[in-house]
Amino acid sequence: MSKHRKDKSIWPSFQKLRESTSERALRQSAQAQARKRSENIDRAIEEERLKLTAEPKTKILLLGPSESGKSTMLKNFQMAFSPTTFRAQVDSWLPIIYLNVVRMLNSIIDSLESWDCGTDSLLYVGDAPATSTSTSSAHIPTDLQEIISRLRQLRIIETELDMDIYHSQPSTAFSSPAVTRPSSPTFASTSRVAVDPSSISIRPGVLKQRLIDHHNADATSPSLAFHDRTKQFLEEHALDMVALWTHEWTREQLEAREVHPEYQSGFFLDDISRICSPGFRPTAEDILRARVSTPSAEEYRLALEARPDSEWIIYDVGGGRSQRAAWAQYFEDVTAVLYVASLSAFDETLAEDVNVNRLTDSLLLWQTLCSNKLLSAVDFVLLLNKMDLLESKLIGNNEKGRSGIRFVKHVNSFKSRPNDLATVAKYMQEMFLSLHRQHSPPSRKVYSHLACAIDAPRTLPVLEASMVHLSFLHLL
Ligand SMILES: Nc1nc2c(ncn2[C@@H]2O[C@H](COP(=O)(O)OP(=O)(O)OP(=O)(O)O)[C@@H](O)[C@H]2O)c(=O)[nH]1
Ligand SMILES: [Mg+2]
Repeated sequence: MSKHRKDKSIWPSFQKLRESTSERALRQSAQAQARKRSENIDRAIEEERLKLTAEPKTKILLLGPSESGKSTMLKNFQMAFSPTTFRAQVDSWLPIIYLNVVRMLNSIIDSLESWDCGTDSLLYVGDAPATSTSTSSAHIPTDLQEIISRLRQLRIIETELDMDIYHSQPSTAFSSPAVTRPSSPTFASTSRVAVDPSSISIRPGVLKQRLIDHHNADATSPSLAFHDRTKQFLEEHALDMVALWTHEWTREQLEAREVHPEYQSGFFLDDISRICSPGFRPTAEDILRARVSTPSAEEYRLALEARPDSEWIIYDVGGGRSQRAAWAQYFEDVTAVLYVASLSAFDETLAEDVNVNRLTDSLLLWQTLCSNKLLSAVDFVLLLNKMDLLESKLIGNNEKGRSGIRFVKHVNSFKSRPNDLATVAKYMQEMFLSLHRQHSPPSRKVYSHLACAIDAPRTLPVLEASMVHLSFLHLL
């Protein structure tokens, strides 16, 4: 065997062994780089492995019908467990609160003017309200007409605010922005019909983007100039707006038609003077009361300030009927479902279908979730929200001579039980729990709380109790 052939069988080949100094340097450098790459890959694999074996993220789903208070519960979570972020977002709520005010005032003007023309029937949606000669074709008194004419500009402001909010670019959207603009915002002439003149549509992630814009905006940006114009108009016309809302004639007409803006989402008309005063900044309660409908499911990553290494993922979904089919894609790896139901929905009908009672819809939705196979291993927390509105409805208003609404008129099975807050709330709670017993898997636990999500101090213990039930209080 020749030396050459023998050498060829050696690995690495002898040519490599006889490399020049510069070749050796190149080879060593290449080897070092390869080693580094390999180490990086190993490290990445190890990090990934650690991530997968680490404590799973807490994933909470907020479910329930539209306007039950899911997003308001989310705000409570942010306020309680991530307060710095919550405080940083305060100013981004300002245009939304303005729009809640302006849209509701425009709805009142539209309603008064259509009643003035005797076109009541245009506003009658769903259950026909009692009409009487006193309510048809009632002419607006001259002083109120003058107020209304000074407030004509509110129509343009509403459109500008709406466009400004709607056209903000989403920053952290992860789902398609399936947005529906609100249908014509007129008041229904009975409180039982759930037309929501203050409902505002928004694209996913818009609020976060507004916050970033707010910090980055230079003083000459068109949006800021527009907001200054809006603010100026609202400040200059605050007295007219208050006068429109408190005018005896306005109140009489609304009362005669059983229209109760105070039960509507995003009601700020009793706070116009404060909101439209110079230097106004939204309070925590204002933010909780502001209304924006959730366009589609949105993911919020809540970094707990008390535990910087832990994070909750909360999904806030839109509760409209057409939005519910999309919920199922978030049902995997869920830690807990928080179902939010409105206690004040018993005398309201759906915006999408005025023939469907909102409480019935909420019970059916709850039943569907209880029997959903994908959620069979998940425990539920049932949050029966809007206690304050339920109480107002049951009590009525002595000053206006309005008696309370009798629950039995809407839920026959209630029979002759006392029409008070405790009895009615407990009865509704039992309606939900009984469906759970019939339709949930036997192993499921359900914890139920009465809640009032616009009242942060009263909501905090409810959230904490829910966390205790779900055994992740240690994360707080
Ligand atoms: N009075 C009162 N209002 C509440 C309560 N909880 C929520 N709201 C108001 O009800 C309105 C609707 O609440 P949201 O949290 O937007 O409802 P949602 O369930 O997220 O509705 P969608 O996004 O349409 O599914 C808002 O204006 C809230 O401020 C409550 O306990 N009492
Ligand atoms: Mg919402």
